[in-house]
Amino acid sequence: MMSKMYYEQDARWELIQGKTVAVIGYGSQGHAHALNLKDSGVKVIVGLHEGSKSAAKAREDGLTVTNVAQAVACADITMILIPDEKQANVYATEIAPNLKPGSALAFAHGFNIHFNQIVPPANVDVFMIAPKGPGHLVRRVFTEGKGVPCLMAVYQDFNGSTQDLALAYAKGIGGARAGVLTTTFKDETESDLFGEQAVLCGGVTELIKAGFDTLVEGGYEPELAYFECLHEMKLIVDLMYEGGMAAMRYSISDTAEYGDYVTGQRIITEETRAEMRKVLSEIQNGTFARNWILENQANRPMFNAKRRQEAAHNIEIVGTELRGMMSWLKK
Ligand SMILES: NC(=O)C1=CN([C@@H]2O[C@H](COP(=O)(O)OP(=O)(O)OC[C@H]3O[C@@H](n4cnc5c(N)ncnc54)[C@H](OP(=O)(O)O)[C@@H]3O)[C@@H](O)[C@H]2O)C=CC1
Ligand SMILES: CC[C@](O)(C(C)=O)C(=O)O
Ligand SMILES: [Mg+2]
Ligand SMILES: [Mg+2]
Repeated sequence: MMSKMYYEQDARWELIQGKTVAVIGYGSQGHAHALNLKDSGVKVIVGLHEGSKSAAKAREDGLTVTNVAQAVACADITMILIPDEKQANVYATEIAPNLKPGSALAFAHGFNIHFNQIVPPANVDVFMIAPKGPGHLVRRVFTEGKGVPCLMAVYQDFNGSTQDLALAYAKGIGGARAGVLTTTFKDETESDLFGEQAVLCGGVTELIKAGFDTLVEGGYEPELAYFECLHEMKLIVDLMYEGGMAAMRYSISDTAEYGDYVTGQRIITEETRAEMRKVLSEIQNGTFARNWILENQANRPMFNAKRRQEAAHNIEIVGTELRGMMSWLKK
C-alpha cells in the first residue's frame, strides 16, 4: 500500500511559528531552506565556520550569520546542511555540545544517522525532511509559488510531536505544496544513494557519454552528438516527468517508439540489472558508506582525480561552447 502523502493543510504551523531554526551550511540545500523558511515567516540563523565563503552571500540575502556553536545554542531546530562527509566532525565538536535539551536535530539525508556517524542524545527530537530535488530548484520553485516533494522520517520522538514538527518544517520550505511522503532514515538513505549512483547521476552520465562517444567514434560531428545525447535528454525527461513514459512515447515518432522497444533492453541488459542489484547490496551492507568515509579520510585521491578527468571529457568541452550560444540559458 502507498504511504500517506501530506500537504500544507495537514501541517500544524503553530509548532514552528515563533521558533528559531539554525540552518548549518549555506550551500545547495542550505540557502534554499534558509531563504524559504525566512520567506515563510520563520526566524532563521545560519551557522557557518570561520572564513566560510558562503557567509557573505547569506548576509547579502538578508540572513543573520553566526558560527555553528552560537547558531545551535539558540535554536529550537538545528538543520544540518553541510556536506555529508563533514557532518560527523562538526556535529561532535560544535553541534552536540550546544544542542538545547528538548530541541530538534534535523537532516535532509539520512547517511550520518543511518550509518552511525552521528549518534544524537536521547533528549532531542530527530527528524529528516529530504527534498527530492537539488537545492537550487528547492529555492527556485518556491519563489514560483510551487514546491519540491519531500520525504519525511522520524528517528527519535522525544517531545511526542516530532512528525508534526517535521511536517511544519516541510511546509516552511515549500515541500508540502507538492507533497510529503513518510519513510524511514534507512529507506531514504539507501534509496537516495542507489538512485543517484545507478540512475540519476552515475547511470545517466555514463549513458550519455557512451552514446556521445559512440557517435563521435562513428565519424559524426561532436556538436550533433551533444545535441542528440545530452541536450535532448532534458526534453525527453520533461515529457516523462509531466506524463510518464506513455506521454513521452505519445509525443515521439512511432519510429522512435519502435526503436525504444527493440533497443532499450539491448543497452540495459540482464547484466546491467544484476550489477544494479550488486550496487544496492553494497549500499545496504555499508560497503559504499565505508569506502566514502575512508576516501575522505585519505583526502579524496580518487574523487579528485575523477573530477579532473571528467571535466576534460570532450562532451564537456563541446557542451561549454554550445551552451555559450544558447541565449535562453544566460541569466
Ligand atoms: N545538494 C542537494 O541538492 C541535496 C542534498 N541533500 C543533503 O543535504 C545536505 C547538504 O548537502 P548540500 O546542500 O549538497 O551541501 P553543500 O556542499 O552545498 O554545502 C556547502 C555548505 O556547507 C558549508 N560548510 C562546509 N564545511 C562546513 C563546516 N565545517 N562548518 C560549517 N559549514 C560548513 C559551506 O561553507 P563554505 O562557504 O565555506 O563553502 C557551504 O555553505 C547533505 O546531507 C546532502 O546529502 C539532500 C537532497 C539534495
Ligand atoms: C540526485 C542527487 C541528490 O540525491 C539529490 C539532488 O537529490 C544529492 O545527494 O544531491
Ligand atoms: Mg536525492
Ligand atoms: Mg543524495
